[in-house]
Amino acid sequence: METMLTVNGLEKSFKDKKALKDISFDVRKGEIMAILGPNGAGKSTTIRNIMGIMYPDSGSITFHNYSGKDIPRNKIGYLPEERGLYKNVKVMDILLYLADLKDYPLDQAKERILMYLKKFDLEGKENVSVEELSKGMGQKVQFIGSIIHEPELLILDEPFSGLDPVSQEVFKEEIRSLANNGTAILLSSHQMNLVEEMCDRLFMIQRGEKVIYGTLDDVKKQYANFKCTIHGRNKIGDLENLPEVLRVEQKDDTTILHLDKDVEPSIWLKNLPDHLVIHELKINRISLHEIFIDIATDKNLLKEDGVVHA
Ligand SMILES: Nc1ncnc2c1ncn2[C@@H]1O[C@H](COP(=O)(O)OP(=O)(O)OP(=O)(O)O)[C@@H](O)[C@H]1O
Repeated sequence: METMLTVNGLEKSFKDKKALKDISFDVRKGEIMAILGPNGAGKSTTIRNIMGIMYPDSGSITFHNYSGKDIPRNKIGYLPEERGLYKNVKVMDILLYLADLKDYPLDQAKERILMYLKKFDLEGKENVSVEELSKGMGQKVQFIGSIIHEPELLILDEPFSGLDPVSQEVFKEEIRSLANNGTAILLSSHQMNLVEEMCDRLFMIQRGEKVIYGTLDDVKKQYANFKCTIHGRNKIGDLENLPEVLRVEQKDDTTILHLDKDVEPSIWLKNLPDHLVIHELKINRISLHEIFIDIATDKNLLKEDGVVHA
């Protein structure tokens, strides 16, 4: 896959606080790449550097063959974390203004605006002023503004926050369809279930440093793969000593067994002792949500050295 954006060795400090330390990753044509991390990790600072809202102390950002101030930002779409559009302007006018800022032909923009308003259940709202829109409607309009000029790279900072489940689905479908049509997408989100559903690769930062970089499958393979949840009253000692069990958590009648990453679930299940009390049993992969919490809380229980390498 063609690389569209390369971030290499980014460093950024605010006074004596180092916000980014040697941040490097790329985003490829047609992929959805997630940038993740706890609050204050450095995601928005990374994005602001890519967008030229601020410049790094060292390191480089390359888009196709352009770097730094030469990057043609009209080929990039950006939905910032801070929401807000001019209030007393009509929806159509603000969207045409945003298209014009990106040098996009206005007649084409107008057609696309009407198409997108319909798609996002805002048909007929083109002459409504922005201040009359609900928060979610405003967010849809701002999202349309970030894609109206058919960007090659789309950067979305928390696009799902504040959206109801139906609107989330509409956003998800649109983001996926943009990627299928070749747009490179860099997505920052705290909703791990959505990231898990949508993203091809992910980059996770903690305290300004890389902790994970790779495909979702790679990330999962490098952590303990499966966990087994048993409902039924059992002695913890009987379960702790089972083969390929790394760690056991027990609360009331529920026990969660974290299994070794090389375990074959079908074989492992056959070796469970007959005397176990099992009212219900579930075996599933550890979710990205659990991996995130493990790293963000510095528990590092899932993997021996706590770091997933690219
Ligand atoms: N303009 C600024 N001046 C000083 N410090 C800043 C500035 N912008 C960010 N920081 C600091 O840099 C660090 C990274 O912040 P950043 O906003 O990039 O985090 P984030 O990962 O986007 O967090 P969140 O999930 O809360 O949005 C934080 O410690 C923050 O306080």
